[in-house]
Order: sequence, then structure tokens, then C-alpha cells
Amino acid sequence: MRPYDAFLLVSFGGPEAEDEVIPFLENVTRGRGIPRERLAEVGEHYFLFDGVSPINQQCRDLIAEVRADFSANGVDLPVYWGNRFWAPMLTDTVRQMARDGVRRVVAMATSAYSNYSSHRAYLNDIAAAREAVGPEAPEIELIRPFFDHPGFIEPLVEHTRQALDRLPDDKRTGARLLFSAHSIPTAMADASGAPGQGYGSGGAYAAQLEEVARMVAERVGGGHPYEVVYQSRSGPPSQPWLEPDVNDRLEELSKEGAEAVVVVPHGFVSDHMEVKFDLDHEARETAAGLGIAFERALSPGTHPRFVQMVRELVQERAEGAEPMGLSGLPLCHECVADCCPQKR
Ligand SMILES: CC1=C(CCC(=O)O)c2cc3nc(cc4[nH]c(cc5[nH]c(cc1n2)c(C)c5CCC(=O)O)c(CCC(=O)O)c4C)C(CCC(=O)O)=C3C
Ligand SMILES: [Fe+2]
Repeated sequence: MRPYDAFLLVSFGGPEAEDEVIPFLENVTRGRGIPRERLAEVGEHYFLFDGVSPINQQCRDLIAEVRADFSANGVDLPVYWGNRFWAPMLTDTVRQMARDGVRRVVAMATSAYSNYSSHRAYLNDIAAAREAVGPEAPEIELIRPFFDHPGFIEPLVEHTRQALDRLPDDKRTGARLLFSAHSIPTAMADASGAPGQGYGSGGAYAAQLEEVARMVAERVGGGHPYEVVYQSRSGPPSQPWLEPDVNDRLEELSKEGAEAVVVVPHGFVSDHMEVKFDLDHEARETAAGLGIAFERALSPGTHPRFVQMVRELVQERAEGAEPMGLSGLPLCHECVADCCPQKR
């Protein structure tokens, strides 16, 4: 797949044993000003699962499918994997690629949207890893945010229908769809996207989330009321983050007489800890306490259409083709130097 000689999956990383939880959280939060209580609290989420985050295995599963898809379709790129915060660490992977003689890499982040945490932070960490490896490090180009690619949208549609089917028969009609994404500081949200893309003061992230929710709900059909909610807030209470929180919204919906919800984690690509704990554990419990029937749609994960999308994004980039998206929102060909700055 000229001009590239390797594909790299870049992910967040997560612990896989109890004694890895605290060192992992220290890596994530270094220099972040996250309150100690929040760290201890998040540590408990991981201990509830014996210290094992599902995210690494989900990356291994995705890579296995991508390798099979590449070889079935004549894409002859070796596949590498590096994480920002836990083994296999990105810097080690970049060093290995240098040893293997890799010169030019096309990389994809396990993150579909435009904002500092989902996009710029990946670019920065790639730059830092190359810097650490030195002049032998390959060039690494990051695939653009892919939030409205059919390979992301179609699995969400199918998974939302399946979740609706799991609701009790008498609660399905009129069930509400809550599309849930990671909250970020509102200053970071306002600055998300690239200058000149015309997203306005609310920024790209919220607009992209709103549009994906609309497209998925429309394709699911059935006239279900839908809205975007946020989850997994951290940071000090004094700092504004995107709202409403999924749990607060469930409380309000209960007062409005809602009987059933399907939560769609459209802000994520796999069912990692933020989904397993914050939705399957916490939000489910909130809904149970309110007597609201609750189902959670699967994230794209290793859905075959999502796997195919990885190849399509590699091909799009290799060929310099127009970026493909279903929404009509502005898409980047390449990431510009000043998109998605860190603001908090
Ligand atoms: C937008 C976004 C995504 C989605 C896009 C993407 O995937 O990149 C995401 C994903 C993830 N976030 C994850 C875990 C954590 N995120 C934290 C903290 C933070 N996340 C933020 C944003 C996001 N996070 C922000 C603004 C912070 C505050 C600190 C900072 O400004 O950086 C903390 C610290 C404790 C806490 O405060 O919660 C943890 C442990 C995991 C791993 C899950 C697993 O182990 O399975 C994943 C996939
Ligand atoms: Fe996070």
C-alpha cells in the first residue's frame, strides 16, 4: 500500500493486573490536576474487575481482524500496536518499527472525534515517541477523525436495533435513545476542530456527537426520541465540563415519565472500562433505582463493517482521496498544525 510500509494502531492502554492499576493511573494523570479522590475512585472501578481493563484485549481482537482483512484484500502492510499509557507503549513500538526498517507509517487512533484528548493528544504522543527514538524513527501520519464514516455509523445502527430488541416488548415503543460520549472541559470542547471549519463557539466535538446521534437515530427508525448525554467527567467541580451527565439526565427523564432507555456509547470505539463501569454498572444502577428499563448498545468493537473501515481509511490516505463521510460536516484531509488545541 504505497507510500506506506506499516500500519500502526494507537490506543489508550489499560492495566491488566491489580498491581498495574495505580502506575497506569499515574501515567494517565501526570501533570493533569485531577483531584486525588477522583483517582482513588477510578482505581476502584478497575479493582472491581480484578485490575483488568478490557481495552488491551479489544485492541488485540481488532488487530487480528484487521490483519485478516488486509491479507484477504491485498493490503500488504505489517500491523503494529502502541498505547499512550500502558504496555505495549508507543515509544517501544516506534523503536521496534525503526529496528525493523520501517520508514513511513499510517496510524489510526482508537478514537473517532475531534478534540484535544481524542486527537491532538495522540499527535503529540506520536511526536514525543519519535523524538525519544531519534533519527531512525519512521515518519508517522495519523488518520483523520472518522466519526461519520459509514464503517462507524452502520455498526452503531445495528447495535442500537439489537439493544432495542432486548427491551421488554411493552417498553420498546417510545424508548428513548441516549447517545453517550466522554465529557471534556467546555473550554476544550469550544476549541475543538480546526480554525476555519466553521463549527462556531461550541466547537467540533459537540457538533460531531450531535450529528452522529441524529444519523444513527434516523437510520434506526421507529421515531425514538434521542439526545446526547455525557459521562466519565473528572477534573475539579469548579471547572465546567460538558453536560448533562447520563445519570442526572436519567433522573430528569424519570420525572418526565420515561419508562425505557437504550444508551448508545457513540463516543467510543470499543466497550472499554468507561463503558463497562460508567454505563453498564453506574448508569444501569441509576436506571434500576428509578424503575427505568435499561439496555446498552454495543460499541463498534470488531464489527466487520468497522474492520473494513480501517482498510478504507488507509486506502483513502494512500490515494489522497476525498475524505468519505455521511454527515456533510467538515472533514480533514490531513491534520493541520493548530487543530484541537488544549484548553481547560
Ligand atoms: C474524550 C476522551 C476519550 C474518548 C476518546 C479516546 O478514546 O481517546 C477518553 C477515553 C478513555 N479514557 C480512559 C481512561 C481515563 N481517562 C481519564 C481522564 C480523562 N479522559 C478525558 C477524555 C477522554 N477520555 C479527559 C478530558 C480526562 C481528564 C484528564 C485529561 O485531561 O487527560 C482517566 C483519569 C481518571 C479520570 O479522571 O477519570 C482515565 C483512567 C480510557 C481507558 C479505558 C480503559 O481502561 O478501558 C479511554 C479509552
Ligand atoms: Fe479518558
